[in-house]
Amino acid sequence: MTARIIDGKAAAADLRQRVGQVAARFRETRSRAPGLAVVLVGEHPPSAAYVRSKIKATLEAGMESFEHRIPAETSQADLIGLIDQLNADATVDGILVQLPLPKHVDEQAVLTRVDPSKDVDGFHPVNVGRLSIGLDALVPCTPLGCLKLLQGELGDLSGMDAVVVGRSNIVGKPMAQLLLQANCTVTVAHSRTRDLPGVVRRNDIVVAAVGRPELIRGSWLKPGAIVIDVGQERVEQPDGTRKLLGDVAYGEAAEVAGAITPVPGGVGPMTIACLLRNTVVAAHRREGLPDPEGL
Ligand SMILES: Nc1nc2c(c(=O)[nH]1)N[C@@H](CN(C=O)c1ccc(C(=O)N[C@@H](CCC(=O)O)C(=O)O)cc1)CN2
Ligand SMILES: [Mg+2]
Repeated sequence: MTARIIDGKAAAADLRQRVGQVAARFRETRSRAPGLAVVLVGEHPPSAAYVRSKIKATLEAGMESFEHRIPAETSQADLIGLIDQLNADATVDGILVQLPLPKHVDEQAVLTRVDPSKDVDGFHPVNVGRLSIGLDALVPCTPLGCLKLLQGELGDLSGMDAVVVGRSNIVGKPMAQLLLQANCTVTVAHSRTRDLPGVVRRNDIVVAAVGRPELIRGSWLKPGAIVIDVGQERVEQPDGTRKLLGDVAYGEAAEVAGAITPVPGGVGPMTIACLLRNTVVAAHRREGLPDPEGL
């Protein structure tokens, strides 16, 4: 079997275009654009690149972007002061604090300070709790993007067996919640799971989010499984070049899976598209408007 390649770039372009249409209607009726504030602390080069992409995508969708680049040495108190300022700013519908934060900053203290109605990353405990009990919530962008790719491939996920490999707060745990709400039977596997290959092999859907390059082998997969690879790590190759690798051994997996996301060009572009989606949804909710349809 040769797997279908799930084109995350195309799915993201489609979602971004639909967000752009919704943002245009919002601008007409509210006489302002939905606004997203992005906070980047320090100069971590990959983070700076992601923030650049987010700002570009925000502007391309017809939304307003507020950029806050602050030095790595900024104190936690000053960072929280900035969050308070953005919480109080009526032109800001979404606030995003790019992770990771410098070591001297307590990440939870900062994320918990963001007004839950502006928490477009879905990291605030209020949104985490709302997601877990099935209320409207702002949902973390990467797992939301994975769900959209799965639904695009499979339609209804009801009754499917799904394993999430990885239990991080920003991907693994919310991914498991989303799959549960889509009526999958969900297993969350992690570094202490016994017989990980056996667990993976029992599942129709595999979401790999462990951050260990090529951990998941083709031989572990159920033939025809749908594989979503969240991993991205630059790994030095024998010839000295650096290659971006996912958590799944792609070449092997593509011979067994029914469909698979590539790295790059799979989940990553959907993360940014879902951020725009969450921003326009937050703007509607904050204005007391019904959620936009079709996003
Ligand atoms: N506040 C947040 N911080 C972080 C998040 C997040 O969702 N919110 N996620 C990651 C980083 N991230 C977005 O912030 C992100 C990572 C990767 C991509 C992406 O499109 N990757 C490309 C490949 C890029 C490359 O070549 O290096 C792809 O997969 O095609 C987008 C967003 C951690 N921090
Ligand atoms: Mg983990």
